[in-house]
Amino acid sequence: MSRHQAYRNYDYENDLDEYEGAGYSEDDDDELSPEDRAQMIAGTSQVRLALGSDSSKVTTRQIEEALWHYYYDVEKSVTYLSSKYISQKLAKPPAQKNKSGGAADDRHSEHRVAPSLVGFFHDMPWLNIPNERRTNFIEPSHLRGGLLGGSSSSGKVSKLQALAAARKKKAEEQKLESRKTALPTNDATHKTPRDQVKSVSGALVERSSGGRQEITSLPIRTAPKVNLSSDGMTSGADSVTLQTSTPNLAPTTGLPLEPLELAAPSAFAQTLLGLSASRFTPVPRKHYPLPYMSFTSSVADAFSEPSPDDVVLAAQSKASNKKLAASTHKRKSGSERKDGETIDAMKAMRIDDTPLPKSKNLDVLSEFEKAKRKKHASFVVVGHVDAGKSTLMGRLLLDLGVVDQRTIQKYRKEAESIGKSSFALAWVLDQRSEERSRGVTIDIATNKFDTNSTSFTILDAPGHRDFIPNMIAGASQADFAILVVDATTGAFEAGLKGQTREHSLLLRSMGVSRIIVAINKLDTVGWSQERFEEISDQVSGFLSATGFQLKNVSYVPVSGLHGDNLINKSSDPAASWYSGNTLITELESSEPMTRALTKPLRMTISEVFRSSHSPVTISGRIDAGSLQAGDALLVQPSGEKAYIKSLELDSEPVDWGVAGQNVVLHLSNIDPIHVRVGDIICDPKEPIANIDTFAVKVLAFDILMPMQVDVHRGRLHAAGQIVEIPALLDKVKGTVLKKKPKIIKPASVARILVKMSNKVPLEVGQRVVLRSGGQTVAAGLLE
Ligand SMILES: Nc1nc2c(ncn2[C@@H]2O[C@H](COP(=O)(O)OP(=O)(O)OP(=O)(O)O)[C@@H](O)[C@H]2O)c(=O)[nH]1
Repeated sequence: MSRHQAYRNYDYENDLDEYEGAGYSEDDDDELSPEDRAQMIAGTSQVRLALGSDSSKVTTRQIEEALWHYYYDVEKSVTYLSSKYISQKLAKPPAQKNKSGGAADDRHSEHRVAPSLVGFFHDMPWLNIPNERRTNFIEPSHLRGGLLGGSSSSGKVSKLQALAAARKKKAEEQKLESRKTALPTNDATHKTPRDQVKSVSGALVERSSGGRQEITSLPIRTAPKVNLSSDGMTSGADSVTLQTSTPNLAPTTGLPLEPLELAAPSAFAQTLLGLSASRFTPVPRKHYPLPYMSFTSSVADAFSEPSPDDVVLAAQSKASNKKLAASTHKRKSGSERKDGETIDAMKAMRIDDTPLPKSKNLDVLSEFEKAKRKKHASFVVVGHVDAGKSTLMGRLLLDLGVVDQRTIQKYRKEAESIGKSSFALAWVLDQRSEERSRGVTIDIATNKFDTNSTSFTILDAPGHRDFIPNMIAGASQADFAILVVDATTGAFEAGLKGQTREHSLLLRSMGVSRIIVAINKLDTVGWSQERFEEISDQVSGFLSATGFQLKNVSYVPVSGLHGDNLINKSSDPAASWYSGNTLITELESSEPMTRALTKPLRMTISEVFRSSHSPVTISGRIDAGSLQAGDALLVQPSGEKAYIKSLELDSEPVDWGVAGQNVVLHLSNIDPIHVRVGDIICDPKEPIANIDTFAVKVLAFDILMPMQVDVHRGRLHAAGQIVEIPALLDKVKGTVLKKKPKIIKPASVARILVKMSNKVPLEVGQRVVLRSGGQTVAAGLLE
C-alpha cells in the first residue's frame, strides 16, 4: 500500500490514543514501511539517473528527503534538487517567470515561498493572481505589543523604536498641556462647526506630518478626537477618521453642535491607540444625539432650507394673497360687510365672469294691475297627528284631477305591501320614504291646484309635535289655514289637548286669521250631526279664546278617505243633514291676506337647488314688494349680492313677481355656499339688517323668565336667550301693567328682550315663535 493510500485509511482516533499514551520521538519519522523503503530505493536511483553527472552534487539523504516531500514524484524531486543544490536556473521555468514577472511578483514570491521553490508550484492556481487583484500590504511603522487581546506589555522593541515611542509620548503630553491652557472648558459647542472641523483636520495634519500618507479625512463626530481626559474628554490622541476621497463632506449646518458624551475606549481601542485605561473617567450619558446632526452637510441640511417646490408654492401663495387682499379691500368698502374675515376671503376667491343679466326695467306694479291673473292663495293644513290632513289633501287633488286614479292605485299597491294601505292617498303629499314607512308627515309638503278663480298652494304641515318647527315654517307662508280635526271618539279630545290647540295658537301668532275647520273622519261616527256640532262648539270656544274672530272661522263635515264634501256633497244618506259649503267652496271664498306690494322686497327662501337654468335656483314666497328679471338682490345674512337671471311662476317663465306669489328664481353671479334655506332675499338698496338683539311683544304659551329659547321665523332657527322682561302688558289695550316682572304666566302678554348668539335678518313687524325644550313657549311681533 502506498503512503497516499495509507493516509486515506488513516485511523486518527487510534493514532491519537497511541500518541497520548506513548512518548513522541522525532526519530520515529525516519522509520519507513517496507513498501515505502522499496519506493524510496527505486526513486533514488531514478533521480540519480535523471541528474546524470550532477547526481554527485547531492547526497542520497537529500534525494530521499525530496522524494519523501514530493510523494516519490521523481520529476519534481529532480527539479527541486537541481534548483537547490545544483543550478538555480533549472528551478525557474521560463514560462512561470513570464506569467508572474515584475517586481511585485518577486516581492510576493519572496514573502511566501523561497525563490528556489517557485518552480515547484508554477502550476498552482493561487499563484496566478493578476496584479490588479493582489492586496497591497502597508507595513506598520512599528509593531505594538499586546495586540488582539495579548499582553498589554509592548513586547520586545528595538532601541530605536523605544526612543521614537518616548518622543511621541512626550509630544502628546505637551500637546495636552497646551490644549488645557487654551481651552479652560471642553465645551465644543463654543466653537463653530467650522472651527471644530478645523481642529479635527489640524489634528490629522499633525499626524500626517508624522510620516503618514496625506489623505482627505472625514471627522465622524463633532467632538471628533477620541480625546478622553480626566475631565471626561480626551487627551490629544488619535482622531477617529474615515478615509474618503470626497472632500466636501464637512458639517456646514451652521447649527451649534452638541459635544458628544464619550465612554472610555474599549480594551481593543486602548491597545490599538496606545492609550492607558487609567487616564479615562467614565462620563455618564445624558443624551444620545442623532448621528445625522453632525454627519454630512447633505443629510443635516436636507430640510434646513425650503425645497424648490416650497419656493414655488410660497411664491404662488404670496401672489394670490396680494390679489386676495386687494379684492377684499375693494369689496369691504363697497358692501359694508360685517361678517368675519374668513367669509371675506371666501368671497374674494370667487371667480365669476358671468355677465350681469339685463333688466327690462318694467313697472312691475302697473304690470300686475294690467295682468288679468288668477289670485294666488297659500293655505297651510294643520291639526293633531293622524287627524287625516294628508289623506284629505290627497283626496282633494285626486278629485280635482291633479292626481290621476292610476297613481293612487299604484300608491295603494305599494302601501299595501308595507301594511299601510289606508295611507295611499296621503302618499300624494308624503313623498319621502321615511314619511311613507312611518305613516307620518315630517316636513312641509307643497302642491298646487287651480280653481276657476284662484291658484292655490297647499302647505301640508306635520302634525307630530316633534316637527313643530316645520309647521311654523309652513304657517309663516300661509294666507289662511285648514285645521283638520279627527271626529273619531276620543281622538278629538286628545287632539284638543295636543297639537289642535298648539297649532291654533301658532296660527294666530303667525298672523293667520282665516281658518277652515275640517271635521274629518265623520264616516267613523256614522255621520253623526250631533258629534259634528259638539266638536264645532268646542273648537269655536277655543279659537275665540285664542283671538280668532268667529266670522273668519268656518266648519265643514268631511271624510277625506271617501271624499265626502270636498268637491262634491257627500252621497252618504247619513250625511244628508249637512247643507253647507264643500271644502273647495270654502277655500275659494277665502280672501288672501292684504299684499304688501309697495313695501321693500322681502322673500324667504324655502328651497335652494340646482336647475338647468342656474346652479343656484331658489324658491319661496314673496312676503313683500316685487321683483323682476335682471334685478340685483341681497342675500341675508351672508350679505352676498346676486342677480335674477330669470324667474318662474307656476312653472311658467315670467318677467316679474309680486308679494303673495310663490316664485322660482334662477340666480347668477353668486356662489351657492352663500344661499341657504331660511335666508332673506331683499333689495340691496333697502336691505334687511342682521341683528342679534330684539324686543318682541309676545303671547306666553308657558311660563316665561330669563331663559334659553330658540327663535323661529319661517325656516330660520337661531339660538337665543330671554335676557330681560321689561313689562307685563294688557292683552287688549297693550298698556303696561307691571314693569320688569320676574316671570310671565301662560296666556299673558309681555314685552321681552331676546339676545341671539348669531346675527340674523330680522326687522320690526315680523312675527317670531319662541320655543324651549321642544315646547312652544311664546310667539309675537318684533317691536
Ligand atoms: N276612516 C277614515 N280614516 C281616515 C280618514 N282620513 C284619514 N284617515 C286615516 O287616518 C290615518 C292618518 O291619515 P293621515 O292622512 O296620514 O293623517 P295626517 O294628519 O296627515 O298625519 P300626520 O301628517 O302624520 O300628522 C290614515 O290611516 C288614514 O287612512 C277618514 O276620513 N276616514
